[in-house]
Amino acid sequence: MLRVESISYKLNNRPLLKDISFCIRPGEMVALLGANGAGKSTLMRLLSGERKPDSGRIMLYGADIKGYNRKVLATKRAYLQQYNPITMAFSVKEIVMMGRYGFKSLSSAKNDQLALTETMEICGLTDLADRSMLSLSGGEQQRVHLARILAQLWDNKDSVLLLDEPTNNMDIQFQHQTLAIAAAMAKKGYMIIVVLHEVNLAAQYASRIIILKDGRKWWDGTPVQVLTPQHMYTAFGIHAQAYTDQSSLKTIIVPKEIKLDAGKFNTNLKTTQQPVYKLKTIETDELINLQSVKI
Ligand SMILES: Nc1ncnc2c1ncn2[C@@H]1O[C@H](COP(=O)(O)OP(=O)(O)OP(=O)(O)O)[C@@H](O)[C@H]1O
Repeated sequence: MLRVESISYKLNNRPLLKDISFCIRPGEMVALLGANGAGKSTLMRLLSGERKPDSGRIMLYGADIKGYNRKVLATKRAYLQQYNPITMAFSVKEIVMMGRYGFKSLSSAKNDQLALTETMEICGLTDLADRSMLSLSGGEQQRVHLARILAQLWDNKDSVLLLDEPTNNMDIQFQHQTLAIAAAMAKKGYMIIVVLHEVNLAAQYASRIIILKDGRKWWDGTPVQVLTPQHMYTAFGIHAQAYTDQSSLKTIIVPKEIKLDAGKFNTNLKTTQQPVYKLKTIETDELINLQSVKI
């Protein structure tokens, strides 16, 4: 279990995270949502150990992560950062194998090879194994980094995967595949925390959603509890409708209208009021059957 106990964090005297507490059990996939600058990546950096909280504790399986041996911690926690620039011509399989380097002495060569082969296969990279990372597209590179952190924890389901915007640069097929992989890992017993911007992907795959606003945790619950029009307005400033897809019983958020600042776009818009871009309202029976998505 991962338990976050009242953590706060300041940078240059500016509070970025304030008194955040929550707990994740094995098998849960929690999506972290919030507007730009809400503090999602900062929270992930604290959970990953990249930064230390000013107050509060992060407990993993009953022990403060501060007290863990680094190699042991590498077998229990993996972190996919939002940006993973690669400037040297490593091959795809070399990058994925880097997921195993942190605890090399704790793992056999056979296990390392198995983790490499299986994670590359699940991320659709087998055919790209010998390609240079520098020759890959942004979405392909992101899949390699996903495989790298899956490889890190591949043989230890008592662990936590921290995924900060893992679907960056991915096309729709790989966005769904990535989150389906994360959900499948959760089903095996892993704890998953994933930062997402696309609320409907969060609704579809996460078992729980936490919304941050201005560095605080505002809501924490099931997608149905958290993704309401009122919360969408408070967290993101958008007017939206919430539907329940009748076949999957998943929530779907559809923006209704987007406010634009007229003056900054077109002086021909002669109005003293903010214009509103009306979006077509989608009827429930037009919605995609979300259950048909498989790994
Ligand atoms: N190194 C830094 N120096 C100054 N301010 C920072 C730094 N890192 C983060 N911040 C500020 O902290 C706040 C939270 O940033 P964070 O990256 O956690 O937000 P986020 O919710 O992940 O946003 P996004 O959705 O845009 O990725 C922002 O206002 C950001 O400008």
